[in-house]
Amino acid sequence: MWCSVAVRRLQRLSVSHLNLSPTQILQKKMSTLQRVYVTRQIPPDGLKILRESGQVQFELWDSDDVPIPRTELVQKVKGVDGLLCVLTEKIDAELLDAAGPNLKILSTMSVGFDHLNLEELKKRGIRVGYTPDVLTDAVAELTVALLLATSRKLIEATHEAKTGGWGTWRTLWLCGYELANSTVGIFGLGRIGVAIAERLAPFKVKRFIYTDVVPRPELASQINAEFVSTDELAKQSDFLAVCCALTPETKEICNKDLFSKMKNTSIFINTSRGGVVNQEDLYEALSTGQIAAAGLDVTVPEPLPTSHPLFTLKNCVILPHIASASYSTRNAMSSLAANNLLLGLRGEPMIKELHL
Ligand SMILES: O=C(O)C(=O)CO
Repeated sequence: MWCSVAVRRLQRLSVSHLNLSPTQILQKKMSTLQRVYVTRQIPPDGLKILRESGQVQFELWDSDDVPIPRTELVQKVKGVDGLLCVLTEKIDAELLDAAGPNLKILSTMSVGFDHLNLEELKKRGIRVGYTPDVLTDAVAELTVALLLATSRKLIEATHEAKTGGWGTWRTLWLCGYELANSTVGIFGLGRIGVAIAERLAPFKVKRFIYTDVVPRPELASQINAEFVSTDELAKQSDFLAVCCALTPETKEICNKDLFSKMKNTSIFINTSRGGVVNQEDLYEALSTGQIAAAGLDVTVPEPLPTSHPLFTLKNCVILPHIASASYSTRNAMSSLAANNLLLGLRGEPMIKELHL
């Protein structure tokens, strides 16, 4: 579906003045528009920006339910000037080769960029836009919801209530762990970690601690958090929230070693990327009572097969990667991705650009 707004504008032009037929005007104009492929039916605000820009002609994989098959994507990107993708598309050397030398701008509708081969993009001089900040509130909000659902056993509790497990009021039935007087650890302190801590502070958390490759004093001072080693984070946290990006350095960094240092009353929460966790080690830690519970919004693979052992555990709450899923945030992400793309194609600085 190539964009029709430019066509309508052309039809309004005075053809006699230009001495060209409407078809000729259209052909002339279309040849000056940059070609873009959009790999998903993104939320309406972003599509509107592209349609009304008068700058690009774009084709779209017109579904949100099924991702574009790889073979189709490889065909569709041929010769495009710009590509707007979501996090399910692997942007690697094969795809960039298929796109060819016209491709100058890649805009991903995500804050995460582990689906992009940055080295290959850099080698080809392709600029990259992404969507940080606009999703911080939604992700922090969902992280708090997941933390509470996990620590206070909400999913198990509603299941019990619905299926006849609700007998008399019992003194220790479905007891969990509370935030008041707790130590909350943040693994990877960035905008999202700060936003989570800001939301948790009113629950009377006693102390915030964090670890990262280096101390982040400016961010830490906003939430009065103390920098500690990874070992200390594991040992001291009552709630450990993973907020780091997935990189070669953080791949499966939450593993047996980390879980073995955590308290058996601790709650592990991950809303970053599934790849930072060794899921077999997590299963072991949860099933043996090494840690109390885990709440995951992200897994490997996604979707996690329904037969996965983690689904058998009462003390593991699994969500289908919905941290940024609010209407306003997803629209803001699609607008930012569209604007990044258009600015990049005009040779201007993007609103949010990954500097490679
Ligand atoms: O933007 C991202 O990276 C996501 O994971 C979607 O919220």
